[in-house]
Amino acid sequence: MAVYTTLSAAELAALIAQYDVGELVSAKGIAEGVSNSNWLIETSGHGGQAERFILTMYEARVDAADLPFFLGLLDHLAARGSPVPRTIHDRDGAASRTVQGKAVALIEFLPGVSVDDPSAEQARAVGEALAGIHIASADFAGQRANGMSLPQWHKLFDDCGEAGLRSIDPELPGLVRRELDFLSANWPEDLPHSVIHADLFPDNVLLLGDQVCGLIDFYFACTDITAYDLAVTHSAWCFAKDGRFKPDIAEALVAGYASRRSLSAAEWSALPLLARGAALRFVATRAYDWLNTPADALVTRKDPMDFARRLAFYATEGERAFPRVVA
Ligand SMILES: Nc1ncnc2c1ncn2[C@@H]1O[C@H](COP(=O)(O)OP(=O)(O)O)[C@@H](O)[C@H]1O
Ligand SMILES: N[C@@H](CCOP(=O)(O)O)C(=O)O
Repeated sequence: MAVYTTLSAAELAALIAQYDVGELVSAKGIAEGVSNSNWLIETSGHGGQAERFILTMYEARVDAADLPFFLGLLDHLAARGSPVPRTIHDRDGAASRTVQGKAVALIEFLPGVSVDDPSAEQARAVGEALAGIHIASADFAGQRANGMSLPQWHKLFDDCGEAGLRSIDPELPGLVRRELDFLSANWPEDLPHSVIHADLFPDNVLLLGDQVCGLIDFYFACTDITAYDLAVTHSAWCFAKDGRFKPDIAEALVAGYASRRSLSAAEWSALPLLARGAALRFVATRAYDWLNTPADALVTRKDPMDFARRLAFYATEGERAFPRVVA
């Protein structure tokens, strides 16, 4: 469940009145998501045609100073035909407003559902869509440093403490120490950079059949190694619930990506290492949240060990994880 802030009916109606979208008809809190509060908004729209929107309130993990980057990126990508939601600007032209001291934005509602057991065709479509946003963002002027890169992984694990990590799993402190050392010594400096989504998990992709209707939740988007985004997406899509690697999904995802944006030899070689980093990044935030989420919070904690096991897989079988497909 992710609605952290209560907005009264009067507050919601007053907020929606700031936009040229008709009157508020209903607002339902959305259970999915972890970071922000979201509501499905229905308005009377125009000409009797009801319209739906997503209202997002940015909570602690999103810095309001980054909103021009995130929201500007959505508008940039949508204008270039990428399947991302447009932002709705208010009557003064602003993409975000403030309610109860927190930033909010009204976002286009996109159809589609998130899948938890994707087919190869769906994985291929997701790979293509990911490459599409890398290409479409090439002329986006905004820049944002990755707020979840190596220095932050160190800090998150320091904050967890050795005893905290051990309370999650006795093997976790050793794995984290070894991987932090290895990745700090070997993280590549000279691969192509671009805007990346950095969190393209299945719950951030809306699909209808094999068609990607929406890539959402760009609130970790940043400027970083382009191939790292493929590694993040691979780590999120290519494993079964029981932890088993799914080679057919990996092959389709990577082939879809490479069909739209070709990977250099250096990028291909780096993918296993980048995936180790991607897996460690999600161990870091999940371990931190595991130890720090209040017991009464209405949020389902995510298991850090899922990604610890994926990390171990990439460390030993990285070549198998990224079959070199010919596009
Ligand atoms: N533009 C959109 N169109 C349709 N549904 C959306 C849209 N944005 C968000 N949602 C819904 O809201 C849920 C939570 O949004 P998300 O941005 O992932 O939140 P969080 O940042 O908290 O993870 C999504 O899983 C999806 O169901
Ligand atoms: N994808 C991350 C969690 C990030 O939360 P989100 O709700 O903002 O997508 C994970 O699975 O650890």
